[in-house]
Amino acid sequence: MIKETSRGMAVQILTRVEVEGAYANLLMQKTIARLSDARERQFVTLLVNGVLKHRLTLDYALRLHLSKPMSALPHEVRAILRIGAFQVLFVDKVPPAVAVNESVELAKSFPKFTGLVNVVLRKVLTKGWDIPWPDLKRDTVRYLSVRYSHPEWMIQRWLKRWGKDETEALCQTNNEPAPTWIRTNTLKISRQDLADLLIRDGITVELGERVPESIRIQNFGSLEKLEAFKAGLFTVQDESSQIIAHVVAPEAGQHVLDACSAPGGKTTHLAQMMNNEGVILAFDVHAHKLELIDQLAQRLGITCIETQLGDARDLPGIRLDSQQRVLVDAPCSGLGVLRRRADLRWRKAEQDLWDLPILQFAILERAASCVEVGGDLIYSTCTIEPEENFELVKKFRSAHPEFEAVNLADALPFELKDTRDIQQAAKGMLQLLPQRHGTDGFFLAKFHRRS
Ligand SMILES: C[S@@+](CC[C@H](N)C(=O)[O-])C[C@H]1O[C@@H](n2cnc3c(N)ncnc32)[C@H](O)[C@@H]1O
Repeated sequence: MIKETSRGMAVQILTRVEVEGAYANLLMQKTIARLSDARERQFVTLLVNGVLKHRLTLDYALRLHLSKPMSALPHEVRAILRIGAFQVLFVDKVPPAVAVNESVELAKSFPKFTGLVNVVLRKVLTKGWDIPWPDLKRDTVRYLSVRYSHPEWMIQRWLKRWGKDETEALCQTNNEPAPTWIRTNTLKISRQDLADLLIRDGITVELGERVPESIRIQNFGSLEKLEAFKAGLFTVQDESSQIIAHVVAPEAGQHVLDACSAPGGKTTHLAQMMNNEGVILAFDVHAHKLELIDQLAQRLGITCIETQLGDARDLPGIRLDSQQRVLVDAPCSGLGVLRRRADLRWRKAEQDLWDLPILQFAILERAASCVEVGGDLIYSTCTIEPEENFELVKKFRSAHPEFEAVNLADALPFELKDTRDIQQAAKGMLQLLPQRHGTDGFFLAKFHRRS
C-alpha cells in the first residue's frame, strides 16, 4: 500500500487515471478533500497535473535509463518514476535530492523495484536537461512531440497550418499553468467594488482588458470559502468565455435560447446582461449537468433561466422562429484549452475531428431554425481546429443564405488590433489562439437572420 502522503496521493490518482481512465480533475478534487493543509492540496495538484501534461517528455527522459519499456513496470512504479522525474526536471522549489529520496521511500512499497527507482532517478538527476532529443530539422514532429509532450497527430496538423515556430509557441503555452479568471456578478456588485473586497482578503487582482466584468486573480486559497463567493458576487470563468455573452448582446425582457448550456457559465452571464429579466431556455443533454446550472443561478441570485433536458439536435418543444437570440456553445474537441485540462491531450483522437462536426452542424441547423426574423445566432467552441470552426461556419452559410455575417468588430467588447483578426471579424468570425492572443483557444461566429 502506498502511504497517504501528498506524493503518495498523487501516485494513487495517477495510477487510477491510467488504469481506470478516471477523470483526473474529479478524482483529484475528491482525493485532496482528505487533506486539511491547503499547501499540501496545492502540491498534489501540481504533481498530478504536471505529470499528466508532461508525461511523454518524462517517459522519454526516464526511458534513456531503463532497459525495458515503461509499460513493463507496474502502474504505481511508473507513477512514482514520473512524479520523481517531474520534480527533478520541472519543479524548482523541490530540491532534486529530496525528490529522489521521497520517490525511493514510496517505492519501498514495491520492494522488487526500489533499487530501480533509486538508480533511474539518480541518473535523471545527474543528466538534468542534457537529453539527446530527436533531430529538430529531420524529425520535427517527433522532436516537438517528445520535447513538449503532445501527441504526434496534433503536432502534424499544427505544423501544416502554422509552421514550426508557431507550433512550438502553442505547445509551450499549453504547458504553462492556466491563469484564473473570475466574472463579476454585476447584478450584485461592480467590478471595482469586487476587486477591492478581494484585495482586502489578500488576493492579487488584475482587471481584465477584454471584458468589463473580468478579473484575473492570483494568490488565493480555496475560493469557495470566501464570503464574496458564498454571497454570489462572482463566478470562475475564463476571460475568453466571457466575451461570448457580449457578442450575443441580449436585452432585458428578450427570449433567448442557449442550446448547449451546462454548466451554465455563459447562460448566467447572459442573464446578467439581461438584468435578470426575460426568459433564457437553457438546454443540455445531461441531466446531472443541468443541476449545476440551477445551483450556479441560485448562488448568483438569477431567476430568469429555465433549464430543459434535451438533445439540441431536436430542441423538443421549441417553436420555429421564436427566439431573439440563440447561442450554440457547441460540444467540441477542446483543443484550445489544453493548458487548462491536463489530461485532455491524451483523451482525444484525430477521429474526433471527423465525428464532432457532424454533431455540431446538426445542432447549429436546428438551433438556427428557432431564430426569429431579425434575430441573431451565435456559434462558439473552445477549439482551434478548422473542421469545428471556420469550415463548419462556411458550410452553414452556404446552406442558409437567410443568415448574414455580423461584423464582430461592432460586437466585441474590445478592439481588435491584428489585421488578420480584423479581416476575419468582418466575415463574422474570430479565432482566438493561445500562442497569439495569450487566451484560451476560442472560436466565435455571429449571424443575423435577414428580414
Ligand atoms: C462547451 S460545453 C457548454 C459550456 C456552457 N455553455 C458554459 O459556458 O458553461 C458543451 C455542452 O454541450 C452539451 N451537449 C453535448 N451534446 C449535446 C447535445 N446533443 N444536445 C445538447 N447539449 C449537448 C454537453 O453536455 C456540454 O455541457
